[in-house]
Amino acid sequence: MAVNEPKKIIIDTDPGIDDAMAIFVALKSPEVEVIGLTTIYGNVYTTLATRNALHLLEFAGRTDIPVAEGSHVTITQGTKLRIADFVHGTDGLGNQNFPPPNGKPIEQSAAAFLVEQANLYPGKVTVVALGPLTNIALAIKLDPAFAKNIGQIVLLGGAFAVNGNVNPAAEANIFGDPDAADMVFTSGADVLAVGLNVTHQVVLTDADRDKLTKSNGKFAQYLCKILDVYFSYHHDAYSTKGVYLHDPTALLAAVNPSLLTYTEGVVRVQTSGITRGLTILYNKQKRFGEVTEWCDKPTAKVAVTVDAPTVVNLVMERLMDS
Ligand SMILES: O=c1[nH]c(=O)c2ncn([C@@H]3O[C@H](CO)[C@@H](O)[C@H]3O)c2[nH]1
Repeated sequence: MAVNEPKKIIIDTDPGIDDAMAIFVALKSPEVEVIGLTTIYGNVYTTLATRNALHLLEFAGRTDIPVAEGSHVTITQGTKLRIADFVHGTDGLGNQNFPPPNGKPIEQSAAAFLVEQANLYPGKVTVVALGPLTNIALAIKLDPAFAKNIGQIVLLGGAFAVNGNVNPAAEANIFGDPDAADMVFTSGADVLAVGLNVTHQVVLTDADRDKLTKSNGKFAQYLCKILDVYFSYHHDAYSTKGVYLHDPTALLAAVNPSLLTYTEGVVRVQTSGITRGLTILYNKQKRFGEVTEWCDKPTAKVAVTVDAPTVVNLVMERLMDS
């Protein structure tokens, strides 16, 4: 890669208030070039995720970026989806009832678009996955070379040795499609997981929100309108006076990996039972005397620490930039 050539990223997203923040931060990050958005259910159903993705790009004046619609069902074709609209509002964007976008998604499915771009720029595209991992798993199924051709998959997902946010076992994006997540983690692709163990340290406070309100940045102004619902959810659910910056942290891990530290090991996902969605990392500290479900599987990187003040500052700076 030539010096200073921006990293090509595709954001797989279910917007979502913190998704909107991550998308705006990406658009304001000269280190990366957003070459597409792909959509998925999670915070809202896929159809609404697509509408919101188009709307966010129109607001940003970036209708040059294609949106490819993703799966409406889980990788096992399950249609009973868990939708977290209680976190983001029924419209996914803070109950603002924005007008419908003018644009349309491209004809290609999200998985086909991911495969095409990975083949076009082998080893050069980073997928930043901010929702359940169905589209990424479908791309792996569609093209056995996808895991090798994709540069990196940076995903917001998992709760490594801490409680989840759906229940004590599971984080929402992994819980949304645990079978897809297990496929992605064991695919052999360069996977970097940013989980709740890290993102629960990255808090945007009331004081930060006041600064956003006072700034002239158009993204800051937009976000202040939609953030209320996200703040009240956090206040009720966690008794915090601030919100977790899950998706922006994962995005910034793709922009500047040195903001976090990582460990590496085999990650498996529980796909059934009361711990469905649990992510278990084998840290290689013990040689087990028997064959386990972690044996002979490719490894993934898992974030363990984060420079939270710098992440929050970067998010603020980029959103306030007008
Ligand atoms: O079901 C959810 N419960 C939450 O508390 C919550 N907080 C944020 N989110 C979204 O899911 C991912 C974090 O688990 C992020 O991508 C948020 O958009 C949540 N989803």
